[in-house]
Amino acid sequence: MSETIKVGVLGSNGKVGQAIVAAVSDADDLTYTVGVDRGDALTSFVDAGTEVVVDFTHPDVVMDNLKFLIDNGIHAVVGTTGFTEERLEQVRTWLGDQPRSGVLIAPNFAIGAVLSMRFAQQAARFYESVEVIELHHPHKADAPSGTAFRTAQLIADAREDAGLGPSPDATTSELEGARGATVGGVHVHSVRLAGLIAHQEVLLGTSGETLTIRHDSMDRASFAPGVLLGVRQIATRPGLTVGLDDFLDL
Ligand SMILES: NC(=O)C1=CN([C@@H]2O[C@H](COP(=O)(O)OP(=O)(O)OC[C@H]3O[C@@H](n4cnc5c(N)ncnc54)[C@H](OP(=O)(O)O)[C@@H]3O)[C@@H](O)[C@H]2O)C=CC1
Ligand SMILES: O=C(O)C1=N[C@H](C(=O)O)C[C@H](O)C1
Repeated sequence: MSETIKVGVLGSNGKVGQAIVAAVSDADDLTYTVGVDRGDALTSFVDAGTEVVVDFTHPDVVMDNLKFLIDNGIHAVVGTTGFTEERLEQVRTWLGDQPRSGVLIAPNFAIGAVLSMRFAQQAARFYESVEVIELHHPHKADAPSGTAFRTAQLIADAREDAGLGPSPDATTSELEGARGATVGGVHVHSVRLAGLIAHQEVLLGTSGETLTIRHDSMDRASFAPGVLLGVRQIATRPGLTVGLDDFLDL
């Protein structure tokens, strides 16, 4: 019998955590060790011989979780949002020059969401105007979403590389928030609505045409294939990887 990868889940009682526990348990090449949720001891991952931990918890607790995993040489696949550049730098520092473990942090593990970010990045230089609208369930803690934040950053960088200035906008008077938040100068609008899961539109426009790049997660199972891909490859990629693109050879 071949060896399986021993996988634990942080936030195992949560909405996404439950979908990941089910996916790991169903996979023949993975063994589900233990789930840890609020109030449980992180040491149970070590006690169970866990090799890879998947984290879908909360931006307020994910850094402490990562410190523990890195200190204990456990690989981490992280979907929890809230990663600023400062946080990523802290993770790199914890990993050090010769990292024992791999850490993958991705704002979205749905394959279509990863592709749509890439498509938006590619399209950005061709359009005068761009805005991002993300739409989520009303239980979401952070706005804008991690995906929208990263999408806007990628678009802003592509526009800068192409020598494009800000999108045209004649607004001189506005109710606070009416034009959304800005990330790298790109306007991002957040909708919270019962019935939704996770959705995003990137609207691009120029003279006489618009392009809309839309992705919809209608079920949290959509995050599982990307997470399992990360789980299977993370041991071969020591250090920090941000985004699933490299794992998909994009
Ligand atoms: N990258 C991606 O593809 C995706 C990322 N996400 C992100 O994942 C995160 C979780 O989302 P979601 O599942 O919807 O959220 P939930 O609130 O449904 O789940 C989070 C779980 O983590 C638990 N938790 C809180 N604190 C701790 C702790 N210190 N240790 C262990 N568990 C803890 C929560 O417990 P309690 O309820 O008691 O607080 C809850 O059970 C969010 O940041 C979200 O944005 C979501 C979907 C996809
Ligand atoms: O909280 C969610 O639900 C989601 N969070 C991630 C984000 O903030 O981008 C990924 C996905 O949008 C679902």
